Amino acid sequence: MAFPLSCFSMDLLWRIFSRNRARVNILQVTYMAGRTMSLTLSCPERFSCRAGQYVLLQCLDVSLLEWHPFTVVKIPESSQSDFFIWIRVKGDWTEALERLLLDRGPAGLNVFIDGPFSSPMEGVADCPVAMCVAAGVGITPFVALLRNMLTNPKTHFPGRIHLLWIVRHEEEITWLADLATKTMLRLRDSNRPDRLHIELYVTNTKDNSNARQNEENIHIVTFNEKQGVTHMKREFTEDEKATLLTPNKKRNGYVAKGVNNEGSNVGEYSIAKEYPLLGCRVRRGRPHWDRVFGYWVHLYPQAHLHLYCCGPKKLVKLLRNKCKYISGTTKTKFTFVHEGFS
Ligand SMILES: NC(=O)C1=CN([C@@H]2O[C@H](COP(=O)(O)OP(=O)(O)OC[C@H]3O[C@@H](n4cnc5c(N)ncnc54)[C@H](OP(=O)(O)O)[C@@H]3O)[C@@H](O)[C@H]2O)C=CC1
Repeated sequence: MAFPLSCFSMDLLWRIFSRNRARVNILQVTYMAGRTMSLTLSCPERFSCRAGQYVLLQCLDVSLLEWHPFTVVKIPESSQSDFFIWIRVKGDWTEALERLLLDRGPAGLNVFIDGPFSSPMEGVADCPVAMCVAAGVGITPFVALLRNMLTNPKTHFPGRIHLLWIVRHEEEITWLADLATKTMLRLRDSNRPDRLHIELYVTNTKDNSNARQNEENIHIVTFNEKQGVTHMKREFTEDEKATLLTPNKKRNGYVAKGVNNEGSNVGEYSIAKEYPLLGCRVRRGRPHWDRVFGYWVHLYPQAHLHLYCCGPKKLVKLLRNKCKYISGTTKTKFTFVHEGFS
């Protein structure tokens, strides 16, 4: 007991004294779709950061002890003195921060940052080919990479990025729509359109997926005086079976009318109207992973690929297992890399 406790205390002391803690100002707050905020923060002195790195953020007005990690989505260039982080409002700390920002305004808060810190996601920048899978706000480590591609369309590394992004609501794609469209056009104008492959998946609301799950497992319990309680499983009609087996087509028909957390009707917004270049890359439902991996194996039959993943734990576990399985059964080898802040 004494040994682990002293290790913990030494680690804590080391962290306190080696910290690069600095006070920063919140220069701007932008509210994005899906209850997510983009904070523009002033850079502390000698702050330099690479794509994929993250900082720890403390707001003394919310908590004196808590530090939370956020990936730097826009890294400061030599002439700039600010950087961006994106915060999805989910949980006590982020909700309290959102409330204080609305009540007091950004200037009224005492904010500190520590870092930047290295992250396994930095490896994407050195890959000849990188598979990047992001879910929701897990897109953050890849945003700075896109910016790098936009400013340096002809660099050799990263050579090519396959970016697959899963969001619940189509509006969330707007976080990245401008940047992604500009990057694709810039790469095209530089004769390197092959460097960026984007696939977008919109899964719609939880309410609907629950409803869908319930419909997939209908159990009927009846009470009969002679036999007591009987339990029956309802059989699907042929039409229902077809619907469940074609997730990207017919299922859409009955997932369209949910309500998102901002109260607007899901399915009304269409990214294709504003950003046609992205609109044609949108699919409905969760990715069909066998198809996705099958395509990658087909493209790179004997390669050693890196799959970078940022998203919920269940997705991370699923993809780690898929990488192991595919590496064991085909000539394409996958190394799985992930980063998760919970
Ligand atoms: N730098 C980093 O590494 C960062 C990582 N994160 C991590 O990213 C995660 C994302 O959070 P948040 O934005 O709230 O995500 P959401 O809960 O909004 O989920 C995003 C999307 O992922 C889909 N999804 C979830 N599980 C699976 C699965 N097993 N297979 C396929 N799709 C799946 C969801 O689909 P459905 O609607 O069907 O559930 C949804 O469309 C957090 O867990 C956080 O830890 C966040 C920020 C930065």
